[in-house]
Amino acid sequence: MSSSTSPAVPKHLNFITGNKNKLAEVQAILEGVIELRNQNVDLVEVQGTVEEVTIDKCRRAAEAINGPVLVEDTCLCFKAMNDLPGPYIKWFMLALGPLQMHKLLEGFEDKSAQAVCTFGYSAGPGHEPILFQGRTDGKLVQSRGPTVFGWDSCFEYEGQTYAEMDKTEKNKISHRGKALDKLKKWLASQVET
Ligand SMILES: O=c1[nH]c(=O)c2ncn([C@@H]3O[C@H](COP(=O)(O)OP(=O)(O)OP(=O)(O)O)[C@@H](O)[C@H]3O)c2[nH]1
Ligand SMILES: [Mg+2]
Repeated sequence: MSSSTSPAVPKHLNFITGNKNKLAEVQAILEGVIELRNQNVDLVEVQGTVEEVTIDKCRRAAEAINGPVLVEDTCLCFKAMNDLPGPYIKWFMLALGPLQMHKLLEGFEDKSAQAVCTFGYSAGPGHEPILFQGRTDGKLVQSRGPTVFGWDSCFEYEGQTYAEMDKTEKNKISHRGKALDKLKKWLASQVET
């Protein structure tokens, strides 16, 4: 889901996020690819589809720092709930925490969940954001492993929760890793042309 409407070739990426765990993963995945800088700006997040949320977040970030930005929004979608909580997972995390999250699907047989990561890059205010999305299918389980990062301990992929995997392993198959693969390809194509 990327287009090439932006004219600028970034020399570094200014990742606007207040989430230290996200930042650490993005840094690890983009190590040696492009310089990553970070600013923590508290951005308003609107309601809508993940694409709408990310596009709006990206526009607000570009306005806030008056320059090129990278933002990211993460969703956790439950099939039994027609993809909710989706972009609103943060509020469920804050209310329930990782130890109670599995209770959300207690009344449902279908525990399937999809982690969705959408990056938005804008060359600056007025430049349309370009999106890069990655999705990983798994299921919602009772918390297993360290509860360091969000819902990592209750999202199971092929028998292991994200929290039980080592970071390199998670980054290879994760929603974030897949989205950043697309971003890396786009960056490479920008340099070549
Ligand atoms: O277990 C997890 N593994 C992940 O890989 C992951 N990525 C994000 N999250 C959590 O899901 C919500 C997304 O909300 P979100 O995208 O708006 O993030 P945020 O508000 O924390 O940061 P940002 O918006 O400043 O970038 C927040 O609760 C994040 O902690 C994750 N949890
Ligand atoms: Mg947020």
